[in-house]
Amino acid sequence: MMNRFAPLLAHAETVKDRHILDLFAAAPERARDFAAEAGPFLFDYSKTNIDAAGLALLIDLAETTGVAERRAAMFAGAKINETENRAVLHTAWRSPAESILVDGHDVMPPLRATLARMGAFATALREGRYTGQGGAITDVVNIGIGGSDLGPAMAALACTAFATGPRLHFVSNVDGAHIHDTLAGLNPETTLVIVASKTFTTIETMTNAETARVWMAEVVKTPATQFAAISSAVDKTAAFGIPPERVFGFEDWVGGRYSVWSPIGLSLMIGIGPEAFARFQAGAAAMDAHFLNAPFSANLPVLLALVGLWHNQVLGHATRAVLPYEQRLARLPAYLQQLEMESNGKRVSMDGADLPYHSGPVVWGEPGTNGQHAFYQLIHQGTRVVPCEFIVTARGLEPDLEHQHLLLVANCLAQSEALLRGRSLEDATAIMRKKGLEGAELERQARHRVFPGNRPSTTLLFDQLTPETLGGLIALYEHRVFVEGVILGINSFDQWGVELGKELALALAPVLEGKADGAAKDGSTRALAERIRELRGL
Ligand SMILES: O=P(O)(O)OC[C@H]1O[C@H](O)[C@H](O)[C@@H](O)[C@@H]1O
Repeated sequence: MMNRFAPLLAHAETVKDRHILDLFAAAPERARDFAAEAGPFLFDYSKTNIDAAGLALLIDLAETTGVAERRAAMFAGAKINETENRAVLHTAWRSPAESILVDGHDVMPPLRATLARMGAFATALREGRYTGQGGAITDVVNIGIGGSDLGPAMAALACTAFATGPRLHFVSNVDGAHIHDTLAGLNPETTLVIVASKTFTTIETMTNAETARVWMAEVVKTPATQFAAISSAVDKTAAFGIPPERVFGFEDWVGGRYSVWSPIGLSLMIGIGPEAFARFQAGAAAMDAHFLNAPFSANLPVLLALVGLWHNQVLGHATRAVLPYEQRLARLPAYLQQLEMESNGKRVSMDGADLPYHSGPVVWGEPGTNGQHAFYQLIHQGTRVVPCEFIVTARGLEPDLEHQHLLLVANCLAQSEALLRGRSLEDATAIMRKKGLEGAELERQARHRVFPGNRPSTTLLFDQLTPETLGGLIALYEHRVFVEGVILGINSFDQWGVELGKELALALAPVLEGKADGAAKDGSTRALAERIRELRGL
């Protein structure tokens, strides 16, 4: 397979040592030219080493690798998830389209019916008409993992200021501590449990659901009435004992990590209400329209993808820090870890050939300003370059605390400025000289205070974090991952890499119980299993 990044790699060789600040000096309009807008979002990528020639090569890459064709195919319901022979239509769940055909069938009427049923259920529950044994539902526990947890959990936290319904809780880990600690504070008589699993076979979720059922059954006479299920395997939900009127189904053409728009978002809908949920979907639909219609040079998902590829595949920076200056986006990095790393963490191209370049980067991050007091040291002065994606809102949602939000925003801008500008040895020396140092000690101390600068970052700015802007933000990242995947030539919509560990875990449980022989295991696994058996008194 040809390395499609070859022209960019050659270009990068000629520019990689220059200072980004020089690009600003040479082109006073750079901040305007290397930025783009979509609805409420402004994406500034001027603090990168991309110049006009580099951008042209990047856009050329998007054009020659078939991004536009693949995009049209995705939205039209073609089976672009080729290793699972599935369409990729999470966009249908937020689409204003009258009809979308998959295998000749219009998927929109049943989808609209399910959304209406979700809305009716959420409203009845919020208004206290759908009750538990002890009266109105006060708490909703969503049991799910991966895409059946991260989306609604991240979005529920992000929409805290819009929460008008029962309290939401999320249990994901098979570690009994998670469900124990969550249920400990709840009254089973006024709790609704949502079992969220696309496949309804995921061991963590089924185990936690069973634990919740036992907990509920101790007090509630008909526990099934306080359970709802979300799945694309509705036959399995019936076997679990959840009646069809509280089962919300979706088709397998919605990937788990893309499913927050589908019934997997039910907990969020209960928390913020169907109208706010519709605004969340509308924000995403607006981003879909932008992604479909804007030219590549002004297309936010395309530009985010191109900047990502520039940093990872072209310049060789292996990680990407996502740094939201917005405390309620605290779970966004975790959400994006699944979205980006499960989608684009692949090693072969669509046709099965080894990739001649790296696939997706390691994505990580924490909200600012917290991260500043933890890991930014490495970002500023470490030996590796970490491209940073700052996400920041101009205004908070607490009118009395706007002075704090202003400080937050100032910190965000200060960080990207510091990364860009750095501090020279001369400046550091002058500072230390003022403190009275001289000679060899002056130089030694000054060197510790040098910031190399010339470190790339992007800033995504919008006004406020609302259900609409959250929807747009998530859709932006979904499409960015899609574009990166198309350019890399991989399938972003399967996740075979999670299977092996699941199989081995199932085989190891009986070994740990002493019911099966672990002789065939490697020495380390066998020794650890033996020690665990000892510690557990088995
Ligand atoms: O929704 P479920 O079928 O329970 O799947 C939950 C999660 O588990 C899997 O292992 C996948 O890696 C994820 O993509 C998925 O979101």
